[in-house]
Amino acid sequence: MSTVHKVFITRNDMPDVGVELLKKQCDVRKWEKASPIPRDEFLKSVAGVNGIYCTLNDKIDKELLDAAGPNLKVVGTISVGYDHIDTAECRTRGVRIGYTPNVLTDATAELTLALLLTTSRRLPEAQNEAKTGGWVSWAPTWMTGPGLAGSTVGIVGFGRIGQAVARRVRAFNTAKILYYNRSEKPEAKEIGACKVGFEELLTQSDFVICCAALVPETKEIFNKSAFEKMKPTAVFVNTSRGGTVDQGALIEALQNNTIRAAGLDVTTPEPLPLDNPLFKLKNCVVLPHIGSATIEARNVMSELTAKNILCALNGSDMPAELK
Ligand SMILES: O=CC(=O)O
Repeated sequence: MSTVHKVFITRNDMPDVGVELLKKQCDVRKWEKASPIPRDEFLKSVAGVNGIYCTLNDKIDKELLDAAGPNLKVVGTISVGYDHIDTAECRTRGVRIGYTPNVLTDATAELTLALLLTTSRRLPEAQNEAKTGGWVSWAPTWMTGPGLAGSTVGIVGFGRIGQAVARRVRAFNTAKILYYNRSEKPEAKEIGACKVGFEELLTQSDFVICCAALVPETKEIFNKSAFEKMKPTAVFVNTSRGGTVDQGALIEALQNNTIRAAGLDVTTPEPLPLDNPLFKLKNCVVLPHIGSATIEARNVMSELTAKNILCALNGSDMPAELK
């Protein structure tokens, strides 16, 4: 008789579609409270499981893998980013990793454009003025910000999401799209994007967008020196990971007008404490990490996560395995 695989899910609010798929074949347990699972509960809950269905908030490190034990076959994260997973440790133990590339590219690119325009055209500030009596009359220089048409946009990290952002940005009649990436991307030609060095991108761009995965080479790549190289009129947007930015340096750059403004969907830490200076700055828009948060993307992400886990448990090819 074949044994039923045990899978632990770290949240009680994962989209139903993936959870139902898993339930058909596995013994599914989940964290039942509305709040995120505390670390000590997470360590206890994974003992003896075969699969873990987690989010980007759940650290999968040596300690957690030890707590799960030798029956663990797969970790499926409902995210494209995997900087929360100790991939080397998983590999050593033969634990396969599933993630969700491709299916959230459009959603994240859409949010990146929304955040860019929200920041550059000062939408939160403008709405606040309208609601609180600051809207006295139409005024020629009031609430102005830089336009995308005719501008140079620099994209750091030119993978799936960076390219999807570039394709959308192009529709705004930008003059130039620059990208910085470890390797040359063949897609760039058709998109009309030009590969440059990091420094050149910083000095030339009116808008600097970070779409790079967080790896050792990109950790705090946006530091004091990077912000100082940017134009004083530059708008910086980050929809990748907070860890790509030296946040103290960014706060200073915004306070001193070293750059014009920043739009952040990701911060360090997350959630960002309410007393963080970024929340007090008029030239900063902070969103709560909602890049992939379309209804469609989240449903497909949950289905893909479940399929990744099921395939690994059945010893077959996973639709999206991190190699
Ligand atoms: O940030 C979101 C993701 O990695 O999916």
